[in-house]
Amino acid sequence: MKRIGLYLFTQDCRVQDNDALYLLSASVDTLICLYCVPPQTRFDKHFSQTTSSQAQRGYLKSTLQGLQNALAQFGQTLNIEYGDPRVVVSDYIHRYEITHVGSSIPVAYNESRLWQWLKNTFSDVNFQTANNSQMYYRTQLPFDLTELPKSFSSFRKKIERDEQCDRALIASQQPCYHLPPPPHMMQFKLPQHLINSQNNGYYGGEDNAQKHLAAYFRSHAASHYKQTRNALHGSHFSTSFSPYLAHGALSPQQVLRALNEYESQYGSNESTYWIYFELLWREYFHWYSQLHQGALFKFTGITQTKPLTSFYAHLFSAWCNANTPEPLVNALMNELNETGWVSNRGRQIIASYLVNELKVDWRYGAAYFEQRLIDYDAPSNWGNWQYIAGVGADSRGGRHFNIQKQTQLYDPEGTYTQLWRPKNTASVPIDLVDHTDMTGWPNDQPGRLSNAK
Ligand SMILES: Cc1cc2nc3c(=O)[nH]c(=O)nc-3n(C[C@H](O)[C@H](O)[C@H](O)COP(=O)(O)OP(=O)(O)OC[C@H]3O[C@@H](n4cnc5c(N)ncnc54)[C@H](O)[C@@H]3O)c2cc1C
Repeated sequence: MKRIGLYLFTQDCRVQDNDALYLLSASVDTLICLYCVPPQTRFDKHFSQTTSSQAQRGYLKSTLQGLQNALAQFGQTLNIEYGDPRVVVSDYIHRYEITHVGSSIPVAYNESRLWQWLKNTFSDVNFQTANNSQMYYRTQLPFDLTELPKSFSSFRKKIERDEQCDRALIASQQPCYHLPPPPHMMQFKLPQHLINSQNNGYYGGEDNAQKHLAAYFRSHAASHYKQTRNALHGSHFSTSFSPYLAHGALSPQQVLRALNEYESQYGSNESTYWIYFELLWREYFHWYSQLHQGALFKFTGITQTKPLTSFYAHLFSAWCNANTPEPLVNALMNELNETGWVSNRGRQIIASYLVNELKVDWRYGAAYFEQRLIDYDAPSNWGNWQYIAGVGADSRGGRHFNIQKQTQLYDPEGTYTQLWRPKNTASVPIDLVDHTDMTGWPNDQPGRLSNAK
């Protein structure tokens, strides 16, 4: 019997260093490559009031085009389908008489549930996974996942003390030499809603990821990373690896390999180590998501504590529309809305502002980021929001950033605020915000605060 494989690309949009793709390729005679774009409707995701942004769609488009280019070099084609992944994958299994399905080990809650559902539904199909988006396999961890440390520091120390987790060991990479052909001619076609999407300064895809990785280390910025990483803008102040990592155009192992090579050539210091340190945060949140599953999206988080926040439509709308009384917050929100990316310090400031100053339920902020960020990664996003809201992995019970102090520290001349100042919005005093009429919510379209009475 002919073995027909279906590879489901998720957050691993690359051909090189893709263990799950190689595993499946070795087991089948022909191969179909699939990426499924879930349909976007308003109010369909968690607490979201919006749909995927133009910048986010544009970035996804370039990622998928990059994946298609990489696959084409091996005589393969990417099939892109728009729809509920359960329906799409089931349809492919029936239509092409699929015998084997492969994918990256699911890390986020919804992806895990999809995978489990497929396995339960198609018991006669062979399902295969491998680790494609994390640094470590579960069996490599120096503790059982149920004993994942409650704080990042203790997780990091355990990993760093363990010989099996040595970063020199996990950075090895296997090049791809061969992929089985598709069963018949297939055509690469972008879904309609992606065709007209514009990129806004950021381009995804495997080839761009490799070029960016090389350019970053060539710039020697890695030797100063710790001093510059908290900046709000500038060239190479942080690595900007996150959009590539989130879509899997780049693997954490590839980053570690480049980092190790850089250190062996130019020497290691606290800054080069700190890049690894930050990647460990990502790793931590990925295990955190696998352990806590649906609790990642709960108001009370993983600590079961209720934050003293609620949902105020107009405050939330002001925040989304970069129309709060704080110029720095507005500039950061404007950058997020325009480009889909904002620095780590910037994210901390706007998240803290929503939760601590506007007293809005953190989940609305997290859901808004989900629809805006070009580097959206469920574990990193919801894990960081929980951390700031005080319902996550922070023993200090949340983070409150003083906006004036942050402005003095990170934008003392107002250069960033000026650069990203939103056009056509006026700052509205907070007391006005608190007295707006919210009775029409959610049927009224969230408007700008300046229009509120
Ligand atoms: C409220 C909030 C939401 C966030 N949402 C996301 C998200 O959806 N996707 C995402 O990738 N990151 C998220 N982050 C983490 C962090 O802000 C970004 O990873 C970082 O800004 C990306 O820029 P960079 O690649 O230049 O990071 P660098 O500073 O160069 O760090 C290198 C890499 O380490 C990882 N990393 C760094 N900081 C963190 C962190 N705090 N948590 C997890 N991983 C980290 C990223 O993979 C990053 O690419 C969020 C942070 C906050 C405060």
